[in-house]
Amino acid sequence: MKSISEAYKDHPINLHNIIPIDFKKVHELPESHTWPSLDQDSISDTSHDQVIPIIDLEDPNVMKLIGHACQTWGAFQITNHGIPISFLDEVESQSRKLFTLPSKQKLKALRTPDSVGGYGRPRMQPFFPKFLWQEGFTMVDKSATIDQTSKIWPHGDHTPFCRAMEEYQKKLKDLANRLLGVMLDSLKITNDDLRLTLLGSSSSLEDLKSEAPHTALQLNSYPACPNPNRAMGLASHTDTSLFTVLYQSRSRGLQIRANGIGWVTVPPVPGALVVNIGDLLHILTNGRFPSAVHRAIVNQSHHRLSIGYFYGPPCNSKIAPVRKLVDSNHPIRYRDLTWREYIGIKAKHFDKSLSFAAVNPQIDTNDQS
Ligand SMILES: O=C(O)CCC(=O)C(=O)O
Ligand SMILES: [Fe+2]
Repeated sequence: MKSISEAYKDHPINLHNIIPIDFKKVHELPESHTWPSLDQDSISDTSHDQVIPIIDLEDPNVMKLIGHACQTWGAFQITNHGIPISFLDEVESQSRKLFTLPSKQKLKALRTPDSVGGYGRPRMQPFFPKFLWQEGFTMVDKSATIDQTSKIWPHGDHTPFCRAMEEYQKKLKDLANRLLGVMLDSLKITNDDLRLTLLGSSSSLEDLKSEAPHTALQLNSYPACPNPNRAMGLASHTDTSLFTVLYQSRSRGLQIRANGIGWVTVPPVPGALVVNIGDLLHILTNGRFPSAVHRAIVNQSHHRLSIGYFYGPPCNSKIAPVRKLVDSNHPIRYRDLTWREYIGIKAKHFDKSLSFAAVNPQIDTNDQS
């Protein structure tokens, strides 16, 4: 498989699940977007002292802190990560420029039913009877992004947007490589252990070394909502990545579901980035790092943006628990899969996907309801 986009071609999405409404024209929450009230299951960060860890990447104990956060929460925030807040502001402002355009212009970059890149509703939309209060723009391929954004902004006006996104992805790739190193060190997994696990049957070790990780950049826009308590930005889900690095800027909205506690708001910390463990690292660590169940809620007063960087292994990888983490106390939980296979499972089974990858689905449920 040359690119992960090809895997999505087998799972086309109906157009009505792709085309967002024109949020500027909506002054009351439409019935089609009205969800059950959030009051019952939502807790606020002020009423609870459980806050996901905030970790300084320059802390001498960083490996321990990250390892602990990954095992207990599957999520944490990082500061001192080397990406200046002024640059994060620039990326946010370029993203805002795109979403504040008239709907007609954004639709010029609409995702096609069988692709991942471009403008549209979230890919999880078909799993829900109600529409989400969200519009997104996904970038997986540089030339496709240039193509799409030059339709939105003709005469070269797409350049500042593309330049900022390109630069951001470069910085995030370095940061994500570094984070993966720390996470694996915390479990005493060496690069060789990982290579043996990720190795596709037809690739040589050298092929794998030279292959780039697969990544995607996802801009999420949540316009101010007339009735936020009955709307949903992104419903409960886990990410299909090794892990995701998320910038949620200055407005709250991200919540992580913590076992035995419920939904915990991740408070925005200026300049910090949130790291969420995804399904692939959950499988690779044999469940040692649980993939974080999370969602995004919306608000009445302002237009919230978030920017997710999804970091995955090379496209041809085989996904399997690292054998070093399997012993008589920790029996193997997941079978060997190709990434393409897992994308197929996720496209069909969404929140039940991990149990479809499990050796013993009865025991290994990942029911997020
Ligand atoms: O907007 C957020 O805070 C969450 C975004 C998210 O979960 C995603 O893009 O997968
Ligand atoms: Fe997510």
